[in-house]
Amino acid sequence: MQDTEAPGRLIRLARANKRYSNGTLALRDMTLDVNRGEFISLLGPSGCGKSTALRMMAGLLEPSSGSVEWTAGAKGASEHTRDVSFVLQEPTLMPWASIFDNVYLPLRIAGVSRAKAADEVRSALALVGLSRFADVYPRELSGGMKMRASIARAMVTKPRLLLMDEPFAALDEMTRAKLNDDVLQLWSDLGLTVVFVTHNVWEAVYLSTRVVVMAARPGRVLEEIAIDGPQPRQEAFRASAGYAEQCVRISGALKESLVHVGADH
Ligand SMILES: Nc1ncnc2c1ncn2[C@@H]1O[C@H](COP(=O)(O)OP(=O)(O)OP(=O)(O)O)[C@@H](O)[C@H]1O
Repeated sequence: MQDTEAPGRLIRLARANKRYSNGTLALRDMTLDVNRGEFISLLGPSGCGKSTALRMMAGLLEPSSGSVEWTAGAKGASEHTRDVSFVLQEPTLMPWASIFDNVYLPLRIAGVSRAKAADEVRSALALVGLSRFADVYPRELSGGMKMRASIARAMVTKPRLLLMDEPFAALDEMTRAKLNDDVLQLWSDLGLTVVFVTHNVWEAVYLSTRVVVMAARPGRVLEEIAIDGPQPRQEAFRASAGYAEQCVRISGALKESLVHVGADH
């Protein structure tokens, strides 16, 4: 669909509903514009449709009604799937393959030869600080390093939109804080657009330009909150009064989301 009114917009969910075949209304009337260069977090309790929304943005799931539209450029809508990469909570690396071959996978699937892909794979590994680990196997890496490899695999196709579904939930706090900073660095260096799913208020406020607070049963958007903080983020932001105030405000919105549980799912 051609769209000249909003050149900054990358993707729009317009009154998107998703009812699964078992009758669960996973998402009700979700309207959300994702603009180029934003870092948006979807924050909410279990079952509020965060992953469903992400999968719809990735083109992996069709809405039951409403729409998911890419702002048209030179490409057709179906070609946009190449512009999207997904990072999941589990790094899902192939244990029998080297880190190089794991990161090469999306290019292999796209039909690029190993030799031709080598420079791209090495650049992606360099982006996440894993240049020295190309030849090792996943079992030799820590949890944080496996997640870095997973991010490198997502970045090797040079996506415009990076979708991250609770990527750091299983990591310890120190590793999580470090990876938060590294993702922010990638985001600003590469001019990426990121949609990030988390349960964690502090993580959402630290990372995001905008937080979308969602509620469950049925999954829906309760509130969108723009985050006010320095760019680039610095460790000092985590200790600032402004950060704490925004965390308190969003925690309050999240508590509301637990109160207003609907019955029509
Ligand atoms: N394939 C499916 N078939 C039926 N119901 C599903 C399916 N996938 C998700 N659901 C249900 O839809 C609702 C939303 O699920 P979704 O995974 O999108 O939520 P979420 O916010 O990502 O949850 P979590 O934080 O626990 O991952 C939940 O009630 C879930 O049980």
